Amino acid sequence: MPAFKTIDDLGDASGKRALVRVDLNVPVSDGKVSDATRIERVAPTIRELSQKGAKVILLAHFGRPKGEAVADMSLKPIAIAVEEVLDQHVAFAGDCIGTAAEDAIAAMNNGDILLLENTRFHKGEEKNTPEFAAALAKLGDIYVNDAFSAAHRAHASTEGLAHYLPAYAGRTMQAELEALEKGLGAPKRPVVAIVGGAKVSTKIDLLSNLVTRVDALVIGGGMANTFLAAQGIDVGKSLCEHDLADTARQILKDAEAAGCAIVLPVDGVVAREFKANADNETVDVNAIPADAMMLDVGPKSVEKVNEWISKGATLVWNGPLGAFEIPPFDTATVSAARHAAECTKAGTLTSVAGGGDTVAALNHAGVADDFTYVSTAGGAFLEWMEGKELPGVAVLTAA
Ligand SMILES: Nc1ncnc2c1ncn2[C@@H]1O[C@H](COP(=O)(O)OP(=O)(O)O)[C@@H](O)[C@H]1O
Ligand SMILES: O=C(OP(=O)(O)O)[C@H](O)COP(=O)(O)O
Repeated sequence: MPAFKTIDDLGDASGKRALVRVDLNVPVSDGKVSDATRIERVAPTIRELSQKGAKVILLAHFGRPKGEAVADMSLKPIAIAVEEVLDQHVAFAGDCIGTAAEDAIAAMNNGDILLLENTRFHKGEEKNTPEFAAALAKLGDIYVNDAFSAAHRAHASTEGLAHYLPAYAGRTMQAELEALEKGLGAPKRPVVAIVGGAKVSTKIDLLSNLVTRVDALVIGGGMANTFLAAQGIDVGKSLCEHDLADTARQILKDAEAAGCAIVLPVDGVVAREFKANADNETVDVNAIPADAMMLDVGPKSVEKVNEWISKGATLVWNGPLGAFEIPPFDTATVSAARHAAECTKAGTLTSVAGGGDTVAALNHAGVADDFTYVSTAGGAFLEWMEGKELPGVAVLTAA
């Protein structure tokens, strides 16, 4: 476990302005939060600081607005969901720096909670510029990082701030690291990893290291389409990052060299529209129609995935196998999740899964409580698994 200061080291927090980095990058459907797990996980830190009389100022990102204020990536609707989870009023400020933030903070009483607008609306956040970090730091007396799931990003609010203010780990940051160490510190082999989802470009690079640490890598979701395309398969209009073909081919070579089995889909469920109950058909991956998208892996592929889950002693999973939010494209993810839950309950598998959407998928399958551990983190958890230093954790350790 890294040695860092925690809320226990805060001393008297009464009246202190606490800048608390949380991960509110939660799944949203029709403008409403569809899975509040990430909010529930940071609630203890927020409550504890509020009860200690701190002015709790929440910093968070939502989506990838690339340094511009984008209306549908505002955190304003999320403030309502945070309020519901906490059962306590949460004020909102329309900017995370400058007058809007300063005025809202000036109006706070001890114990109040305020959420500031999306930090990624400013270019300085992802670039981690000293100017932006200083503009944030000006708003607080102390910095608490409870966003383990964003700790793989060296951004101003996840890393830079710790250079300006006394820095502490929040309760979830502590708990995640403890739980991952306990579940995966010395994983029992064979270790099977499942990586799916949509964030192909930000996750593909870590696969080359992951294949040296696991015995089998099951690839699903948009990630699988990218690997299939790299092998010359026509994936039609599927979510696919064609420019990553060379990277994908290199990972396949790295896996072979490391003796890691790669499990790619052999069939898929395709549709022409990305919507619930869209007309769909199951096809071999070599027969994906040019005008269709593969939105889920097919039944033969799920059978293979479940065989690997049965063979595994440890399972690490980030990223759903398909577009699980829209039935029937949730079928493979639900089947694999339920099978992993059964193996865990039978005592043959240690199962650790993480990621904003992966947690939502496990909840959708009704099995989140049956996994050994469910992390709020996806990319951060995989990087931790690789043995990489997470900038958001390292800076707390240094502090
Ligand atoms: N074949 C697919 N086509 C399009 N989207 C997909 C596909 N498979 C998975 N997805 C999408 O991937 C998203 C989750 O990916 P990601 O953000 O990487 O996972 P996590 O949040 O768990 O880390 C979901 O919204 C899901 O709909
Ligand atoms: O949702 C997140 O990560 P995840 O999809 O890996 O679980 C985090 O909020 C990080 O978001 P980012 O991948 O846009 O930096």
